[in-house]
Amino acid sequence: MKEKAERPDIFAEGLTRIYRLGMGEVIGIRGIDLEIPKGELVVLKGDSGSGKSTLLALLAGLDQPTGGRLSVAGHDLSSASQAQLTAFRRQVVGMVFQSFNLLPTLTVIENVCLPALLAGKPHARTRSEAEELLSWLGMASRHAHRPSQLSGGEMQRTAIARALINSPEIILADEPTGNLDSNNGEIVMQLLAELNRRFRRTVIVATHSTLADPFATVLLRLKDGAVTETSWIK
Ligand SMILES: Nc1ncnc2c1ncn2[C@@H]1O[C@H](COP(=O)(O)OP(=O)(O)OP(=O)(O)O)[C@@H](O)[C@H]1O
Repeated sequence: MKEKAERPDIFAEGLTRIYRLGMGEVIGIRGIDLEIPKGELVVLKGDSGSGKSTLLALLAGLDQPTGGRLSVAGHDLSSASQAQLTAFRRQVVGMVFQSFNLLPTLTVIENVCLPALLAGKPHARTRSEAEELLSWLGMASRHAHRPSQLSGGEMQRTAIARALINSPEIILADEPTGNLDSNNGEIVMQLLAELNRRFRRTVIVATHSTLADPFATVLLRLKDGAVTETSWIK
């Protein structure tokens, strides 16, 4: 077990999300306890329906628990108001999805700048930070392209730049390599690992793929909404 000198970046106690459907209910996750220190790269595994996306949505402040406590980067999400959750999503977490979720009518650089402009950051500074991020991601020559003019790997690198534009403390990725060939999937995982190691960001990747495994510092396995394995790797 690792020394946990710092306050955990992610703290969950009895974390539960039950979906109510008509008269019935479906358990998304049930009674999860978690303590993840800052700077880990967590790979979240589990069969389809085991609760990975549900847990990520809670960590991202996209959804709220129906039971238990959750604190992410010092923000108590169990009792947050909608306005607090919106601010949390803009400032504290960056999200990367399997389907990229880029806006098709905007160019690459406009997609990257959008979350910063929505958060009220000045235009010129946002633009130069977006250019810097896109250069780091090998996308310097693609600023003016629209998503339909990009390869899958380029779309995901644009989505990573967009996730980073507000300097989030935590990066959450739901099947980030799911729509990519193994070469591009490897590149995306290497970028997420570099963010983790060089910039000490906490990164959580939910995936069925084994591409993420070599980069994991923590492996969490879910089954039927509960954690069945927590392995600290380095
Ligand atoms: N909005 C919802 N309404 C009702 N039930 C839901 C909802 N979202 C998820 N569930 C249920 O919660 C459980 C966990 O789903 P979740 O999407 O978190 O699994 P997952 O591990 O991400 O699966 P996959 O690997 O297929 O993406 C499943 O039984 C699912 O049917």
